[in-house]
Amino acid sequence: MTQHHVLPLVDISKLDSPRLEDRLSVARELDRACVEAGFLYIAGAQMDDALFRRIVARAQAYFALDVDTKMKSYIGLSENHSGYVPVGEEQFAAGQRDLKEAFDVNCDYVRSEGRRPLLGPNLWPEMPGFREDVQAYYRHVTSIGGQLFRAFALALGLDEDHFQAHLRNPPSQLRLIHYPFDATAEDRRGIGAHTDYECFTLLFATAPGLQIIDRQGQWIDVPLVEGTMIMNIGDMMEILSNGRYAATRHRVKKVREERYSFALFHACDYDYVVAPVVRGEAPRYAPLKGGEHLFNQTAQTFAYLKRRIASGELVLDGALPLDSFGPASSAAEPMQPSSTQQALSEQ
Ligand SMILES: O=C(O)CCC(=O)C(=O)O
Ligand SMILES: [Fe+2]
Repeated sequence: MTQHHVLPLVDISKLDSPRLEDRLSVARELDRACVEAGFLYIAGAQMDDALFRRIVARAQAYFALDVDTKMKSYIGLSENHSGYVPVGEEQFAAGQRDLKEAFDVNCDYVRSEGRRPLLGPNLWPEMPGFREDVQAYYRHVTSIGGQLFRAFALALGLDEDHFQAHLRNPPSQLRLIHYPFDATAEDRRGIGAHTDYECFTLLFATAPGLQIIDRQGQWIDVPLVEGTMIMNIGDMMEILSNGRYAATRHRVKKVREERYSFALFHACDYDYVVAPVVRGEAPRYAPLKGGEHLFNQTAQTFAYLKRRIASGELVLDGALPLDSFGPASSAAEPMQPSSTQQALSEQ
């Protein structure tokens, strides 16, 4: 049964069931929640609480290092867009500085053939145990994501394993995010409004702060619900579903408590052409190569990539504006910064 909090809650335990009827029942609930909100809570026996606790401890220890040490694994030094993201590196709107630092982990692709901008070896800090635990979390949440891809295939009327052939080395990224404590920062932004670029995101957070724009164009708080992850639709699933599911805009409001969050963005393989897969409907979206979309959007928000574009070292092909996806009501996000945001960006 779908339970209703601020968002629908779907229990995905039965995606593990050998009975197709059980898996279909979850797929139907997932479909309803994604049509209704594009954001939902998921609960399930699959989730390994011990791993969740370990990743929090690892993130706390990592972000407590001094900036010079963290900058040794600066994301701009990596081959695959992985590593440390200092405060201010990522900007969703000109002049607006997010109050967060992150550690990004990408698909650890060590082979040399078939390299793409986001596929290469990960950059890791020298911290015993960090890499092992972060990789364990990555594998764990990726396996839950694999079950969800199957559920989406069922929900969209496709063969259950429709996406599996396109999930070999996807540039799915895990972000460990730290929103530092600042007692005076109640109304400051933690992260600017955006949609996620991939198919869907699975997020685990240690404190509230996430806000989403609802279908009426209002920003609403998403409280934490014990034992759940938050899931949201990204740009690529909006395309795949031909707009049935919309990529919902969200942002993080700075709360007084220190906050850690762990977002795993589930993509298909870099070269997979993302196009509407729903049968019997005229396509409402132009196809795009998933990895290119991801890289193009990333390059528009990361300072080190913007510098390469400015110097002519990097040339983007077919990049869409950052606000290309989401329901029409997301236009309610002010294009001009609100007075609070203006004040923040001037600080
Ligand atoms: O920290 C959060 O709750 C959300 C982070 C997020 O939206 C993102 O990194 O795309
Ligand atoms: Fe996001």
